[in-house]
Amino acid sequence: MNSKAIAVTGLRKAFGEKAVLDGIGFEVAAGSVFAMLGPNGAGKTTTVNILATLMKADAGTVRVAGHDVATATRQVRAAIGVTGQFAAVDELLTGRENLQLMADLKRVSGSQVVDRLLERFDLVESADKMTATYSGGMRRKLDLAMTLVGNPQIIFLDEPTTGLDPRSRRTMWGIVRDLVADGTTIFLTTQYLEEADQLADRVAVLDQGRLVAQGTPAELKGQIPGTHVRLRFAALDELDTAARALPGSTRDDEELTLRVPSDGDSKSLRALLDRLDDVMINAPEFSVHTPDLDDVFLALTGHKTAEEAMAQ
Ligand SMILES: Nc1ncnc2c1ncn2[C@@H]1O[C@H](COP(=O)(O)OP(=O)(O)OP(=O)(O)O)[C@@H](O)[C@H]1O
Repeated sequence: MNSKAIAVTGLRKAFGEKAVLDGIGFEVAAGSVFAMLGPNGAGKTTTVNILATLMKADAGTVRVAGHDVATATRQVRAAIGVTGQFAAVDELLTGRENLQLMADLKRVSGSQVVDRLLERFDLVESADKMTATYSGGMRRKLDLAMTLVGNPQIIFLDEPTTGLDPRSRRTMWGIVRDLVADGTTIFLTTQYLEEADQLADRVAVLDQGRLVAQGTPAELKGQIPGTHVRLRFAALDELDTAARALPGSTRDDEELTLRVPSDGDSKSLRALLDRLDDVMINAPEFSVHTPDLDDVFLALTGHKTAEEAMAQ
């Protein structure tokens, strides 16, 4: 495989009159985590389905593991694993039987593979219980374990932690990090900004069928105004002097603070500190504030994420 695990250009898909994907393009480097971030109905599952050869695109090119999904379905399928929102777990089988079934389907021989996965996902104790008795978190783990049978190079995780409690979510994140450390490429979709921030090397924001932004989490945060330095002074005359020395800043006389717009990088911070030195002022408190992905989402799409709206 070349260094691009996934390459997509001009991808379009409509259901009837409704354009769900309106010409999107992106690339995913091998061995990295790419997060597609978007609210309910943005088109995330549709994208996963097309990339995983489960659905045909109307237009555009999609290459996965170096193969065109339209013409080399078999080769693409051999290279990928897919974990969806609706788990492939059979409730009437035990965890072990589900894994063994997957191993048989993928023609992976030996019960060792199954044992190792049960151990890795901390499912040994429940291995011989019917999965109908599993919690949501256990089921997700089993589903992901089933995806890993046969060591796929590229894994699609469609909203892997939706509905999970914070602890199970962190366990999932740990598993994703381990997979990437082993060289696996991960394409994940999420509605959770924190998840994208925590896991992804690159993030693409999908809104109403279009990618409204792409970049590293830090780049996305840097795209919107809002990074600033907050300085607190010991006395009003010092605040006065500093405010004069730093044009464009906003002062709060009660708090004795000054808010200075900044790129937040070392060069601009040094320049700011030099200005304070020039006028011989010391700020006992100094902090850099970077907007989070919630701010980015709001700025890019004009509306809040479902997660944020729910929290209000
Ligand atoms: N097979 C289908 N037939 C008709 N419309 C569909 C079909 N699949 C998806 N859609 C519509 O396409 C839009 C995008 O759906 P998709 O499932 O890709 O969104 P999503 O971003 O994954 O959202 P969610 O988080 O709710 O799963 C939705 O409006 C959905 O109703």
